[in-house]
Amino acid sequence: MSRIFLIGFMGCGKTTWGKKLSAATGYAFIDLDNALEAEAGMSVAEYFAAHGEEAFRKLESKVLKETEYPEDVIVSTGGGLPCFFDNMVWMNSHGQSLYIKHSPKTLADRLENARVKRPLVQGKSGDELVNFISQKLAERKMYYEQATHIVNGITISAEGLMEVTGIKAK
Ligand SMILES: Nc1ncnc2c1ncn2[C@@H]1O[C@H](COP(=O)(O)OP(=O)(O)O)[C@@H](O)[C@H]1O
Ligand SMILES: O=C(O)C1=C[C@@H](OP(=O)(O)O)[C@@H](O)[C@H](O)C1
Ligand SMILES: [Mg+2]
Repeated sequence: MSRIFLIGFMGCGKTTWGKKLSAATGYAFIDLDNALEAEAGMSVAEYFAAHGEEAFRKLESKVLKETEYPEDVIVSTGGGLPCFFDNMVWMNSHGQSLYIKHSPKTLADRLENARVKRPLVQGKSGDELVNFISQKLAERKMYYEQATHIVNGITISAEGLMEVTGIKAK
């Protein structure tokens, strides 16, 4: 049984690389934001607007721990998930976690075009967006750096992810 949890800031590529690694290995793929949306019956943005962040974090942790994971699976998490409750410890004791690391500037460039679905960065752009990311990343770093593996998001590849986690194509 191999379970790989991809973690890191919004825009680092957890969803994108989760799908690519799943395609390269034949492992199943689960995006926990999608699992939460299915459970809540609404989008992440709608859930934030209706219930607020505190309720979102509780549901997010419940979905992490109660999802029925296939035997071999790549799991993309939401960017804030490792930083609440005992989620980080839970992931490391139920599989391997892998932090996709990027600079605030790269994350901001990517998020400029992908803000709509992400309530925490909606309405921010330019320097305000870079500053927001720098500050949040500084707060979150201590959680992300508890990951089993840390990879550079710029030089990442499916082969590199397979090598570092030790998983093989099925
Ligand atoms: N290797 C890449 N190069 C450039 N842009 C990328 C790359 N990977 C993802 N993106 C873009 O960055 C944004 C966020 O990617 P996504 O996989 O949704 O990140 P996450 O799930 O970590 O928030 C998307 O708009 C996506 O198209
Ligand atoms: O960083 C965060 O707090 C969040 C990241 C999002 O997931 P992505 O990292 O996939 O954008 C989503 O869970 C929600 O908007 C909150
Ligand atoms: Mg995602």
